[in-house]
Amino acid sequence: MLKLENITHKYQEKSAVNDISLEVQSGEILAIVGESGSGKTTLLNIVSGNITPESGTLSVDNEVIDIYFNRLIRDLPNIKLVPQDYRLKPDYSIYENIDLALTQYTHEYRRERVNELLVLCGIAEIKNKKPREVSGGEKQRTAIARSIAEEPLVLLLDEPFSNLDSINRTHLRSKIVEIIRQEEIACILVTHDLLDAFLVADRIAIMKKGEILMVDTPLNIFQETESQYIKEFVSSAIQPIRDFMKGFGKDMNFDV
Ligand SMILES: Nc1ncnc2c1ncn2[C@@H]1O[C@H](COP(=O)(O)OP(=O)(O)OP(=O)(O)O)[C@@H](O)[C@H]1O
Repeated sequence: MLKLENITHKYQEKSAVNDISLEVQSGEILAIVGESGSGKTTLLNIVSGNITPESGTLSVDNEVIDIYFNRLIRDLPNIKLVPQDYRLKPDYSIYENIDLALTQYTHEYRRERVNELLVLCGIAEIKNKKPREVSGGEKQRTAIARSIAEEPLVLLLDEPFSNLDSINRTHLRSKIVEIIRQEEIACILVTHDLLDAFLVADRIAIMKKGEILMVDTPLNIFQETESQYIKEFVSSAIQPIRDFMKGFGKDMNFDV
């Protein structure tokens, strides 16, 4: 389980993340949404170790992680970030890109784990291709496979659906859920798309001006009646969600 307590960060005296506390269980997906500049990326960078916050604590499975240590390699144990641009090695195959994450293990274990990840992430058929020869969704799934190779306890996904067409998007959504459940990872996913958040997340956190306004299940978020800001914020996604669910023969009636 990932736990953030009272995380605060400022850029030149300007508050970007203000006293945020959150918990994400193993096997759970928490989507963070919010308007541009609300602090989503800053929060993700703090949890991944790329930004040292001003204050607050971060723990994984009840063990406090030292996020204040001035390290050369900004990589926290057990926490992996999948960057928006995938950062795959262009001259290596999909198989080799994943295998690179496991160089300190035995050949036998590497082969076994990479093959398991290729199947789990739905990329076994393209294992011999180079990143330039595969789709954006396949690149994203390769980047996820590489990030979870060493069985981290926490996975951070930064806008995983951006630049994907609707078929790749739909496939990736279900794959992410399958991967997170099977590997029992606590997952934070940042997205600007509320339809993706609604369909993939167990809970959604809405950020505004560095603070979390509400954390709840997607249905409760979309049925929120007290906060005018949240009602307006989610309103644009209600029709796309209805349309999407109708495609599966389900009527979504939000009381908003
Ligand atoms: N390196 C930086 N230096 C100074 N201010 C920054 C820096 N990075 C972000 N900020 C500011 O901090 C606040 C939060 O930014 P952040 O990028 O975390 O928001 P965001 O929700 O991820 O936005 P977006 O959806 O546009 O990516 C904003 O006011 C932003 O202008």
